Amino acid sequence: MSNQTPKILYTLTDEAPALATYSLLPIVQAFTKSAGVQVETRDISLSGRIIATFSENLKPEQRIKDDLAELGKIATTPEANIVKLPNISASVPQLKAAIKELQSQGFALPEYPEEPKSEEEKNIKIKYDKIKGSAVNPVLREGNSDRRAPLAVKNYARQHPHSMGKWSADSKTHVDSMTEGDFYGSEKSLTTASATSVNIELVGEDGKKETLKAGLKLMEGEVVDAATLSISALKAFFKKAKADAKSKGVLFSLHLKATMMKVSDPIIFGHAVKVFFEPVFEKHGETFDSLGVDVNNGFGDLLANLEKLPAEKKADILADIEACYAESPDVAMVNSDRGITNLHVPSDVIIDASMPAMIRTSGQMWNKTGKLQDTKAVIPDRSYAGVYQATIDFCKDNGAFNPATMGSVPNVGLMAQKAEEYGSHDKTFEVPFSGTVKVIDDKGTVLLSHQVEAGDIWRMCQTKDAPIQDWVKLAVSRARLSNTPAVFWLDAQRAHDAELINKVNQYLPNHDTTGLEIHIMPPVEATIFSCQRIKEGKDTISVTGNVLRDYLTDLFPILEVGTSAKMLSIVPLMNGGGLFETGAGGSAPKHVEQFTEEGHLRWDSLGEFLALAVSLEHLGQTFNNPEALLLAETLDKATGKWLENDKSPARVAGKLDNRGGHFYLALYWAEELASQKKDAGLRSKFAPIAKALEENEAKIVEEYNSSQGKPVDIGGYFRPDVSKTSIAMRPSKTFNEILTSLI
Ligand SMILES: NC(=O)C1=CN([C@@H]2O[C@H](COP(=O)(O)OP(=O)(O)OC[C@H]3O[C@@H](n4cnc5c(N)ncnc54)[C@H](OP(=O)(O)O)[C@@H]3O)[C@@H](O)[C@H]2O)C=CC1
Ligand SMILES: O=C(O)CCC(=O)C(=O)O
Ligand SMILES: [Mg+2]
Repeated sequence: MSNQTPKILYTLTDEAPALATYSLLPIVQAFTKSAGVQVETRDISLSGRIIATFSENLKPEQRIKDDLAELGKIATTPEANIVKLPNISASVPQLKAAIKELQSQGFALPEYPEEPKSEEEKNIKIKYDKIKGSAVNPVLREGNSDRRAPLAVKNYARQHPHSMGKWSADSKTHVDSMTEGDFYGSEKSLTTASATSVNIELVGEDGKKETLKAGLKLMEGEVVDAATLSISALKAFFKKAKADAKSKGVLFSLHLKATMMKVSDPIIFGHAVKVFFEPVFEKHGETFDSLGVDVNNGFGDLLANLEKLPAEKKADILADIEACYAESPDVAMVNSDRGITNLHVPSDVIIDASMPAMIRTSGQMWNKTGKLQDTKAVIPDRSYAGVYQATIDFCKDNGAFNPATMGSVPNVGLMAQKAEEYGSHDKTFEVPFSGTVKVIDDKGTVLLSHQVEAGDIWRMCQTKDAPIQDWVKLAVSRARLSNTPAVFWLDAQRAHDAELINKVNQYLPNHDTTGLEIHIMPPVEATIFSCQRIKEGKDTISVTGNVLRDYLTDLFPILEVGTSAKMLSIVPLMNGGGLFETGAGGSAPKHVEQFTEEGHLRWDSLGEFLALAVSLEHLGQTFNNPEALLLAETLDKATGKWLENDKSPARVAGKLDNRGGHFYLALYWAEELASQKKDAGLRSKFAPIAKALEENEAKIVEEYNSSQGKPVDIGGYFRPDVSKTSIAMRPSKTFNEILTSLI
């Protein structure tokens, strides 16, 4: 491998991280090139994926290759070294908006056919549905996840504690979940004794049969589980939750993951909207049907469709909506100025980020007057909801956590090869008629079965054995390396978890665990155990499945360091490569809004700095390349200095933003390279750069800051214009010239 050219593949994504890349990448490429390391880009943005998928519809000069497919293949090779920035996992409204923008830019793309009629439309929908939702991460994640706050980040948070809302024992905030009829209550699970192929069949009460999926291959030792959610129980639950929110005087807020759980959660979202606005649907249901309203895309879809009606009819419906609001509990708002509620767009409130943000803000969310208020957090399924209730209870009993003294909860997450619920969407169905869903193996044995009613959601999840073994190994190695207790968050009462506990007990003895503190605890108990320890300033590794990996790597970082953007997020790929994710959060759409309105980008690229350093280190080790190792070491030191000197972007215009922050990283990195003793060539190359940057510091910062305070046109949201964006993101002529002198 060592005779190949060392290469890092840096992903081009969406929204705020994509904007930040316009400023950061030229710096990275200039620095790495001088040390013989190549950093290439791959476009995995939502717009890029749409263009690549529909290339045959487009003019030759508009076509681009399918970079995601290429990266997916590379991720299974030992040479893989990918820096992955957050990308949009598109809900249908986002997908449609992206298509519309691309069409306006001259791309002859087909519309998204929500209700396909012809074969051609069906095929188009299948292609778009592959782009929809979380379609990037599961392809690249050929390894398990290691997410933690590096010591320098933790120390920074201790010295500069972020604001943390107070908690009082009389807060009315709580989590509300179903008590029966949910996935948790219906889950069945088994581990396959040998490789097989299964069919998923629905058999009606009258013997009618429909094959939901045929020929699904299972490997030996796979944990397979199936569960169903009763829609009648769900609707009854929403109705009760709504009435309860009203009587308790708290906000009604719904927390789902409609992007990653792209089949089940939009359906659940749609039912919530229909139950909340029940009188409106009773009266106008037929009109909505004729307009093609689909509230699985949120209440916003209904409002948008009203535009098609004559003014009088529209006013009539709007009046009924107002009347419904008047007699309902207040709904948590996403944007109270614009009247956007928590029920408007399923991708606006995503549980991993939305629940911690609420907990950090005293358990409160915004009401329609823009004031904070206690909340009923509606999380229908019980599988993981208890973690949030336990955290809320802990804050009520103990007051808010103190970022200056609290410990840390790093995570080792089982996610390789589409593990668990997050890989289930191709095996999730809205049941077309009542009957029994059966999973039948190639010998005709019924492995799992559930009674279902029309409209219920049924899903099956897979977890392969090799990823489980790798996960146990990673947990032990993290516990050893950091000398920290590790807790497997598994509930023996839950069918799937019981299978995993067997595996954990089987594979732990393969490793030297002497002297390590390793526990297995159900999630609620593990939450209390970990919260108690972080309060005392102690660290505890959470070793979890895929969903809790996602939830906890926002929850604890947001409480500990203010945002999950500051996480080190490594995916040691199972075939030896490395996937380095930047931060543990998303693509921050609010930041783009601020940038285009005020010319200030508050995106914090710390996650990118951390990911790049470990990527360079991995490359240095894999290719035995001392220059890359030196780049990694000096970048790490520069990042430490960047934190110490507090060069994170400010939240308001006129002060240092993302771009100015990148200048400081370049300055400190150049200084480290100019003063190191290991490589004289690099020392002499970077000495004049460091000097020029030092001498021009005031001028450069002034050039950056004075570019702010006015609207910026970047020629597109999902596919901004490259040259306009590059000019907007690189406004310091002095800095650009110094950088050019390096190349
Ligand atoms: N790995 C991935 O690719 C992921 C992608 N996503 C996608 O991202 C989009 C938005 O998701 P959402 O749930 O709103 O979550 P985000 O993490 O994007 O945003 C939540 C908030 O976190 C803060 N934040 C996040 N990252 C940074 C950063 N680097 N610097 C400063 N602040 C930051 C911002 O808060 P503020 O500035 O107000 O303090 C932001 O508004 C969706 O399309 C979703 O599918 C979501 C999670 C992971
Ligand atoms: O892929 C996605 O949609 C979100 C991923 C995510 O939230 C995470 O990994 O933390
Ligand atoms: Mg997440």
